[in-house]
Amino acid sequence: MTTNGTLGVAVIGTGKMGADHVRRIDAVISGARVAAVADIDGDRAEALAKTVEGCTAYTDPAAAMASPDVDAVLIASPGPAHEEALLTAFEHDLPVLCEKPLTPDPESALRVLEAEQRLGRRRVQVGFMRRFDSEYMRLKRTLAEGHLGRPLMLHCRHRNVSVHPYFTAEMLITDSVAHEMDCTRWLLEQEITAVTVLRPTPSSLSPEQLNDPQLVIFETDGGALVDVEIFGNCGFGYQVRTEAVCERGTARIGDDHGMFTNAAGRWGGEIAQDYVERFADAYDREVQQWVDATRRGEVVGPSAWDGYAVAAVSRAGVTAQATGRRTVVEMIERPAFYAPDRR
Ligand SMILES: NC(=O)C1=CN([C@@H]2O[C@H](COP(=O)(O)OP(=O)(O)OC[C@H]3O[C@@H](n4cnc5c(N)ncnc54)[C@H](O)[C@@H]3O)[C@@H](O)[C@H]2O)C=CC1
Ligand SMILES: O=C1[C@@H](O)[C@H](O)[C@@H](O)[C@H](O)[C@H]1O
Repeated sequence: MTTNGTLGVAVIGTGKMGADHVRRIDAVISGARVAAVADIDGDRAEALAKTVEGCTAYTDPAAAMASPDVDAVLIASPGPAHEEALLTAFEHDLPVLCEKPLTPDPESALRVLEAEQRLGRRRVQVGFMRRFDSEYMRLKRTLAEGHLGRPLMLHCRHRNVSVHPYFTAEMLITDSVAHEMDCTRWLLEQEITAVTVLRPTPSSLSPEQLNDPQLVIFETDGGALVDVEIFGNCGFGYQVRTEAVCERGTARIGDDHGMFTNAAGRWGGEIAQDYVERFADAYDREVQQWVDATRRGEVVGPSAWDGYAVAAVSRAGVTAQATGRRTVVEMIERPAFYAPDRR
């Protein structure tokens, strides 16, 4: 860290999320600076580094992490690249904010858990940013207060205008529904035990490999049911909504809430077009809290265990999607190292 305690961050992956996090660290939050960026696409890394004073571009993430200017790492490369980046960060004993998914499959997630436990202290926060969204935080508080009674069901809707062209049907589960997996565990404080995936005849506008949209159903160990409409390419807006149906009432967040107009005999509003817009505040809060905690020498937020749990549920989801059958989630016991009250 510099003498004034500013955290030097290396951002790995300079695509859509990496670039947005670089802008955030550089211009929105306090206590950190982007010391390095790395991307296998050197031109992209160079172009982004030029927007930040004192930032060096690398094509090799390991070289960026070895820089003496780097105190912490933000991983924003695609999920399959996360394991290698995390293990490299551990070699340098660097704290990490790793975009979701921790890794796309439970085997690699387990290797990350084992490596972190060998370090003897937690280093990883996973980028499940909905936990930092004001609407989701309010829903969490409402459920915890208990006046609605026990949550019986969650109805979730997760629509994207479009997803990256490289997206596959599996990624609808491992990259998109991963958020509902984390929200279910966090909001209900229950584990997901089984997954079923149902598919209507795909939209004629769906890219062939996507089979879009799909309906994903979770069962939990507390007896709750969760349904998730995942629509990767709905074309008209980014909509993320969760409604909790409880014994004595319901609570819903994520109704589109931009400006509402009345004019010329019509009423209307606005729909966010992507997550960068819809969850801007959540990302700002997430990264600020990560920086603040890191500067205090602490790790807060969703842990590598939460990332592993989502990878385990994702495996069941991908199997359920491929077979059309209800699939039971297989998970290891939670190690004491990841006990909720231990940081
Ligand atoms: N929390 C959230 O709401 C969101 C999280 N994400 C997550 O952020 C990550 C990145 O997603 P996007 O920015 O949308 O992807 P993207 O495809 O726009 O960018 C990925 C970048 O990583 C680079 N890259 C690929 N392999 C690499 C490697 N081994 N080392 C370094 N760089 C590498 C690519 O060249 C590209 O520039 C993913 O894990 C994704 O799931 C993405 C969107 C929203
Ligand atoms: O994490 C995200 C993307 O990777 C994913 O592709 C989207 O479906 C999600 O809405 C977004 O939050």
